[in-house]
Amino acid sequence: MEAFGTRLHRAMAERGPLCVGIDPHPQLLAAWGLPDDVSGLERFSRTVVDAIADRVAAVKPQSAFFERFGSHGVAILESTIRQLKEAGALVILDVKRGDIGSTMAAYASAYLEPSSPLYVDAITVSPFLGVGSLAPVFDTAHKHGGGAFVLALTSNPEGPQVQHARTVGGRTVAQEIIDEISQLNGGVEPLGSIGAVVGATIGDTGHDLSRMGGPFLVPGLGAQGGQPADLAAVFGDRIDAVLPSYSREVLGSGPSPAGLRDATERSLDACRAALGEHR
Ligand SMILES: O=C(O)c1cc(=O)[nH]c(=O)n1[C@@H]1O[C@H](COP(=O)(O)O)[C@@H](O)[C@H]1O
Repeated sequence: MEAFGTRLHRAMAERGPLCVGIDPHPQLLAAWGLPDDVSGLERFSRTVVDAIADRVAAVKPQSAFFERFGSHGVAILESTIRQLKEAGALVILDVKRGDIGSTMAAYASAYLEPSSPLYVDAITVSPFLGVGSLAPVFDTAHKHGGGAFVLALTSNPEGPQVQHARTVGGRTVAQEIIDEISQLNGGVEPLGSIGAVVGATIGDTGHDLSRMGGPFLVPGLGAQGGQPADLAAVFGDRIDAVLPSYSREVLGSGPSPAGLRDATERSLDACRAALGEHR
């Protein structure tokens, strides 16, 4: 399989810089007139896939909302992943996994081995047990053309307490994470396969993102208050590597497929306007 970074770069060029999240919140199921059960989850996911999966670069199912329903919910996640791939969208599974040794290797195999029922193009991972503990994910991604997005500067207000803390070397934890990812990407063109999660809400924190080499998954837009116009201040000359991600902002326009498509187009237009001249 071609490297994830190469495939993402091409998908963003062809379909535009946008990822839509599938986050079937109980509140959204209710707003869509669906029951808060597996049948509601299935209808919700299928509706999103049918409406937009053939027009966006990437879709990011949030595993938690499927796991909520146990094995039946995970079965819906598996079929949603299959449908997304058939529609030509890259699938980034939001699982934020982070563990050590053989356990991390098991997570890598669960999501990034082609034989797994939950095999996806990329996953989100948490580096707070040490970036090095994620090596099984990086190795498996490298072997099979997969990718990973490492949490670095997250969109939530609690993030800076840990991520802005200084290490003994004087750099922030987030900067250490970003610098380690830069080394993993090692100057691969046009885009490395190991990305970072950097929220649209963080403002200009003074972190140096210039050598990252991989893509930035950027949540926090729309429902959390971030705007595409904020991206230039956060990403500077790496704005070409930004993959903006919206969940509720788009999903709140359902259940009508036309509503979902309109919201997707609006979000994409806003991102293109903010990022366009840099692509
Ligand atoms: O890894 C993520 O995707 C993520 C990182 C982060 O810093 N902030 C963040 O909101 N997310 C996820 O992105 C989605 C945001 O959803 P909305 O706020 O509805 O667009 C949720 O699934 C979050 O779990």
